Amino acid sequence: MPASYAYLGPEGTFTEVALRTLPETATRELVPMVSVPAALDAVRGGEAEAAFVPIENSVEGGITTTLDELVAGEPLMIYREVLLSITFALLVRPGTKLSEIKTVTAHPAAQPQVRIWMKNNLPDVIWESAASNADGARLVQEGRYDAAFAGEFAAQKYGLEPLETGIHDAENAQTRFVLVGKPARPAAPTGADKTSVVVWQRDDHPGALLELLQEFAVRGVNLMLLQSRPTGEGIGNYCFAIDAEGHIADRRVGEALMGLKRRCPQVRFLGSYPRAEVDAQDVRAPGAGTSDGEFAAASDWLARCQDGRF
Ligand SMILES: O=C(O)C(=O)Cc1ccccc1
Repeated sequence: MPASYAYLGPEGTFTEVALRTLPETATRELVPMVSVPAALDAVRGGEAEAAFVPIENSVEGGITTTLDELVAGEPLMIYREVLLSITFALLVRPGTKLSEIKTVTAHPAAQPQVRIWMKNNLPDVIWESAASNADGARLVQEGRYDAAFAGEFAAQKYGLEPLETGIHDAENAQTRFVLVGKPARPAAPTGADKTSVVVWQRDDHPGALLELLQEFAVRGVNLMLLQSRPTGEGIGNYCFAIDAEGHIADRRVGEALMGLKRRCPQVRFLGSYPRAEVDAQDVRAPGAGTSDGEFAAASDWLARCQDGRF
């Protein structure tokens, strides 16, 4: 297996900064790709061991290209997640003044994070989307646009200067990135893990979503993300991406997933991996009847009843 990680490039993306926080990158070749699908296809095609891509931000929610890629096509699995706090710099070619900026570019996920700042400081500029924030910086270097929102660290790489730094409409804006590889045995539980799945509903009926959610609720599994995505099969047809607290090796999570599997025509397991938040811990305390020990004790009791040994 090639020891390389593909990531959303070019060099100088927030994705690259987040990726370099993983200790194993010291021994991997990091290969910038032009898009999220290209990075994931490098894994599917066996050219890269894993791909590192943005998946969610705290301002606007899911990065739909990434979710849609994980929902469809050859199955992939999330191995790790990384959270990065994000503020933007407005990068320009040296000497450009704020009043001279007519066009600005960045990744589409950047726009909701700088909208208010733009309204107040660049009310009449034209926004164009770039493949990534660093790609936007590269396009400014080439003279295609006047300015780019990107990480301040991208300025030097593309011969630009930051006209303004620390731009963020929302305090504590964070982006979540995931390391994705081919399906494999998930890493052992750490005690603060997350499990990602995508579920498709059997049919359209009242309470259908509630039935899915109950599989988690009755087993005391806290949910961390619920996002509907169109299946592409007509208006009203959705699948749901769900992140749940816990590991597939935890009894309560395993049983919730089995409940989904019994109810739904398709369930795609996307992985169990350590949660990136500092001080992450499960919301549900032991003693609520949902720990592995309590599940095991209940199974023993059932077996004894079935055996007439109660
Ligand atoms: O990594 C980047 O630079 C990207 O283009 C993705 C992105 C977009 C918005 C915030 C963080 C990461």
